[in-house]
Parts: sequence; structure tokens; C-alpha cells
Amino acid sequence: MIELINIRKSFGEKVILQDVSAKMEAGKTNLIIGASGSGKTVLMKCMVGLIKPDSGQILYNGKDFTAMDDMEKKPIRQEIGMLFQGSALFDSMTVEENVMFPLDMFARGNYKEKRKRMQECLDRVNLKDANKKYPAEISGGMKKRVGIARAIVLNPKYLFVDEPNSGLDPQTSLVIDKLIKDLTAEYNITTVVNTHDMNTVMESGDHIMYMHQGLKQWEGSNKDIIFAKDKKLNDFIFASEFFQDIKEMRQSEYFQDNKWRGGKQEGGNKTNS
Ligand SMILES: Nc1ncnc2c1ncn2[C@@H]1O[C@H](COP(=O)(O)OP(=O)(O)OP(=O)(O)O)[C@@H](O)[C@H]1O
Repeated sequence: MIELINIRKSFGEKVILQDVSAKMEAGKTNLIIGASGSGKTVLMKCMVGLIKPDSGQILYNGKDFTAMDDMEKKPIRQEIGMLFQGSALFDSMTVEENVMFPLDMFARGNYKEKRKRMQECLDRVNLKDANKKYPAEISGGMKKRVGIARAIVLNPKYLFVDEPNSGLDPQTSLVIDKLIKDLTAEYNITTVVNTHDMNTVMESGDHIMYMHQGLKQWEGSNKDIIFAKDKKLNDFIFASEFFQDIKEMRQSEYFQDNKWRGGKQEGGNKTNS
């Protein structure tokens, strides 16, 4: 589990994150959603140690990451897998070389064992007959699969994914979302995903945190979103009349089938109005 406690970050006069507190749970796909510029990427960079918060704490399984020096952070960094926007593959390396790279850099074991692990990961993301191809020769969805294989090759406890669906068609996006969700549950990973994608929110949002202008505005699950009363969240998620209608339809389905959770009518924990 990753716990954020009162994270603040400013660049010069500009306040980017204001007292953000949240928990990212193990075995769950924890989504951070919000408009462009709301601070999602800065928050993710704080979590992985690429940006130092001005104040607040980030706890990895209870250990204060923010208070550690670089040497102390190293074991936690080795448990982190990352998939950045655009997959960030090495263009001059083949698919298998891209996945071998973290193993060559950080893993123990001989060449044969490393190759076995590389192949296991490519098989797990269903990437067939692509080992010897270069990134320029494969589709966007395949690149994401390679990126995911590379991110999980060292058996991470924590997985950070920034905009997994950028540049993908809706169907391929769903496949990638399912893959991330399945891997998260299978290996009990604490996964954090930044996204704008409404399909991802509705399909994968075990735990969703909505950021608005550097504040945690709302948090809850994809089920809670159907009942959420927070106006800013609703304006963001159900921006069009079409989506407003869908929300109302889903609400009535839940009431009819008595599927709604624990008698709650207003989902999630509204934190700011
Ligand atoms: N290194 C930096 N120096 C100064 N300002 C920065 C820096 N990094 C981010 N910002 C600013 O912080 C704000 C939040 O940026 P961030 O990238 O976190 O937004 P976001 O919610 O991830 O947006 P998007 O969905 O478009 O990626 C923006 O106004 C951005 O310009």
C-alpha cells in the first residue's frame, strides 16, 4: 500500500498540489483522474521520487519514502515498475531487448534465466512473434504490451502507469486496461494509473481519486461514481447530455436490481465542494 499524507508542491508562486492525502491499495487499480493541469502527473512523479514534495509524507508499506536518502530509496525504487506515455521504448532495441534491459541492469541470474523471464512476460501480455521486431514495426497497442512486459519483468510491488490509452482506439484501450487490471490482481501489485479515459474509469476503477486544481476533490469506486453528487466531478465525468442520460439509466438499473452498495445513496467520499 502507498499512503500519501498532506502532499504539497508549488513551482515558484504556482501551487500545484494542496494537501493531498490518499491511500493506494495493493491488488487494486488505483486511478487518478482530473482535467489537464490538475496535478496528476506531478503527484505521480512525487510518488516515484522524480519530484520532491515541499511537505507531506509518502509511505510505502508504512516506510516514509520522503524522509529517505537516495541509498535508502534504492530498494523501494527496485520494486517500482513504470509505464510512461508513448510507452517510451528504446527505438534502437528489438522487443525482446527492450524487455531484457531491466533484467540486464538490475537482476541476478544467468543469461538463460533472464531470457526465460523475458519470454514469460512477453507471453503473459500475449505478444506473439514480435521478439525480433523493432518498436517502429509494431502497432501502438503492441508497444503498450511491450511497455507492460518491461514494467513487470522485475516483479514489481508497485506499478505506475501514465495515460495507458493515449493514442489507442477504444477497443485496444479496453484490452490494455484489462491486462493492467488482471496483472494487478494476479501479482497483488499496488497499481496507480493516471487517465482521462472514461472507459478505463468505468471498467477498471476499483479506487478512483478525482483531482481538481491540485486538490483531491472526490474519491470512491466506479460504482460510487454513478451516485456521486459532487458537481465538479459530474461536470468532468458526465460532461455531455448523453453521458448524463447514461448515468441516470445506470442509477435506475442499480436501484431496480438492488445492486447498489450497502444502502448508500451518495457514493464516494466527497472531500471538497
Ligand atoms: N517542472 C515543472 N515546473 C513548473 N511547472 C510545472 C512543472 N511540472 C508541471 N508543472 C505545472 O503543474 C501543473 C500540473 O501539471 P501536471 O502535468 O501534473 O498536470 P496533469 O493533471 O497531469 O495534466 P495532463 O492530464 O495534461 O497530463 C501544470 O500547470 C504544469 O504546467
